[in-house]
Amino acid sequence: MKLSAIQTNSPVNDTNPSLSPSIALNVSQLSWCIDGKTILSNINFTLPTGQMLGLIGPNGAGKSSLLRCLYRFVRPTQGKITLFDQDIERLSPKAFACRVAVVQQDTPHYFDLTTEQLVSMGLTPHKGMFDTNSSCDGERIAKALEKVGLSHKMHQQYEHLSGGEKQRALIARAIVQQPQLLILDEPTNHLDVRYQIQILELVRSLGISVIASIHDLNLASALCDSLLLIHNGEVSAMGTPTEVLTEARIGDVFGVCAKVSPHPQHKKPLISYFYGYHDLTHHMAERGEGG
Ligand SMILES: Nc1ncnc2c1ncn2[C@@H]1O[C@H](COP(=O)(O)OP(=O)(O)OP(=O)(O)O)[C@@H](O)[C@H]1O
Repeated sequence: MKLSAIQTNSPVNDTNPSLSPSIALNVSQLSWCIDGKTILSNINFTLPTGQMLGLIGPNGAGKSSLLRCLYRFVRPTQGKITLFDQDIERLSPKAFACRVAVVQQDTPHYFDLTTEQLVSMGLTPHKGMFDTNSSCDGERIAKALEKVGLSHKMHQQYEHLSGGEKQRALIARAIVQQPQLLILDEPTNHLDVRYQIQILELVRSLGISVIASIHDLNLASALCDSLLLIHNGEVSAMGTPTEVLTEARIGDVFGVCAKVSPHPQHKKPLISYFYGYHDLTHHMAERGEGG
């Protein structure tokens, strides 16, 4: 399998391309409260067309909640989300599904489906009720499976794939969907280091607008055009990896000591972490410091 030989899929554009604005996604003054608790507060950002935005932040910061607002799983309490200048609330479910593909954090169960059938589900939004798959569709599915390195598993039951293989199959389904915006919630969760890099490079190469929550800051630094750092439900920083990933900010937000230096290959921030927190916490507790 050779993921380096990636072909770029042109995104579905059922609006006039000449009218396509340079901003794919605009989020303004978004807040989400539930059970009297504010989970997201006054989130503002834009995603330029064709760029990859990494959503970073500590556990419980609100990354998945923000993504759920973007893919309409939850409705924000306040604020507006537009996709190519269209309010996402106004799009029909079918129009929304043609434009936005989502790979969620927890791989859902799809009993009785082969990997190929699972990937073919990506075509559904583009089909009428009685449409069947054409040979062109078959080729598209085969190509997507090849891109994620799963051609040899196409006839295997999806449920019998490993966690990482399932993740890659779901990404193949999203590729087949040909969205304008791809939303990925921790896409590298189950992947070994090679596939972490290759899958994010693949996603980048699609040429579509992508927003992905990523825990690995070095991966986010290397592969994202820009980063949105969420902390306690608020935007803590937004900008290029170099602007966002400073030693002070990593210390403040993640509570770790880190050294940031230019990566030897791409010169974007490379973070080296320091260890010994258990001893430090223990020492502080003995001295009556800290919480
Ligand atoms: N439906 C819900 N009801 C109540 N609280 C919720 C709900 N969904 C999320 N939360 C709370 O919102 C906060 C943010 O959760 P979220 O899953 O968005 O964080 P996250 O940044 O994605 O975290 P992680 O990195 O651990 O996946 C958490 O405190 C969580 O308990």
